[in-house]
Amino acid sequence: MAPVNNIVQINNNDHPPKYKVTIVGSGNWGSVASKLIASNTLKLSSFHDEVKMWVFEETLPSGEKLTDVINQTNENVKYLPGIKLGHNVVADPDLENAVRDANMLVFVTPHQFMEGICKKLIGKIRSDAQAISLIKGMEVKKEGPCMISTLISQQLGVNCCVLMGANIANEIAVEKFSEATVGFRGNREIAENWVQLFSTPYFMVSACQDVEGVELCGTLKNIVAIAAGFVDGLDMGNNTKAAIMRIGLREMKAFSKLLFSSVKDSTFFESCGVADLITTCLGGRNRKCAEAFAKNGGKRSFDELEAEMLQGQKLQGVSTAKEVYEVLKHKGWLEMFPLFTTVHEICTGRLPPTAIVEYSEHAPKFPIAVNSDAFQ
Ligand SMILES: NC(=O)c1ccc[n+]([C@@H]2O[C@H](COP(=O)([O-])OP(=O)(O)OC[C@H]3O[C@@H](n4cnc5c(N)ncnc54)[C@H](O)[C@@H]3O)[C@@H](O)[C@H]2O)c1
Ligand SMILES: O=P(O)(O)OC[C@H](O)CO
Repeated sequence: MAPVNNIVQINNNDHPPKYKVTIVGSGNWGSVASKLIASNTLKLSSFHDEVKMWVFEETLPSGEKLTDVINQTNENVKYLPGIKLGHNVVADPDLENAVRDANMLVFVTPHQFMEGICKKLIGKIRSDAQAISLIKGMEVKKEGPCMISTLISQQLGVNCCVLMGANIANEIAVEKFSEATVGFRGNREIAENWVQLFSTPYFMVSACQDVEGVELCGTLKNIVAIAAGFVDGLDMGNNTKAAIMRIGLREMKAFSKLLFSSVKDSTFFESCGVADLITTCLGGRNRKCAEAFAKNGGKRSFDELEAEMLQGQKLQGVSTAKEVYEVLKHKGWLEMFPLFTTVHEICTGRLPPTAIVEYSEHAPKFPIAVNSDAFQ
């Protein structure tokens, strides 16, 4: 494979230059990403075999450090038990050390930790590094919403693509077929390099020149998954759930286009769009915890349910609903997005879970009739 512009690769005189990959994050999806990447770096001559994986260090009930156990057993026993990551994956609890030599950085942590991680990495990464974010979420700042890839680009001064898709990590871990979408702007060659690094016969990746659209799909579907979980918890059946998914997709598209007029309709038909929405609403963690929340009539908090049901894994939908609500409120768009608005109001206890399908002055009025091009 030809070297990509802007990346000065580690070189010596005897061998062609190679890319060096570090994964920042080692949760459920981070571990599966390591497995995918590590299988490819062994096969592709343009990459160094070794893949570093930064681990947010923790002590296991056995008293051992998670990093030590990963390096001894080649398994992330906490976040992806039973799956070998590949002997060329090296876990490192030292963030600076983990990124020092890498010119391909893969970011895959729960979104709420990324601002702190970026601050620690300022001035610590190679000047020729490229980045990709697998993180589904956004930040809301005083100046307005900020996508995680933008946060990474701005804070670290790197180009940042995204990879999103219908990707429940545990299914990919056991090599069940799925697809994913790399979102990029500008240089297609860089995107193709990421596609090559992730693609396997059971993980089919394609590139799409719409970084904002791809990332917003991955981010916003988590709010719809919470709504789908409420419907499941209320035993409302498949028709209701399909209605929620349709209305949710419509709000995802409208919100994305109002934020970024460049977002393409076709992006919603990629794996990152409708396919991810479906899989998350059927089998994701957001759905599962929201189902339990509704079954308990909203009396047990999401924090409590997350800790009990996910054992250290993190939900993204509840905080994303809050972040999107802040944007909607600030822009005066609350009434245009009844599903997004209602999910947040249920999560915060202002409305009961049943409000997800009730017609009242506070709850969704479906189907919504909004006079905006974004809804066309
Ligand atoms: N799991 C999936 O099926 C899946 C699939 C596609 C995308 N994603 C997205 O990937 C991103 C990462 O998800 P995941 O499933 O790998 O993680 P996860 O939900 O398993 O999260 C736990 C991770 O957070 C780390 N962590 C805890 N406290 C931390 C702190 N203070 N600072 C830094 N890290 C801390 C833990 O060590 C662990 O690695 C999310 O945005 C998620 O939406 C997940
Ligand atoms: O388990 P969830 O709800 O975080 O969703 C996981 C992935 O995003 C599905 O693509």
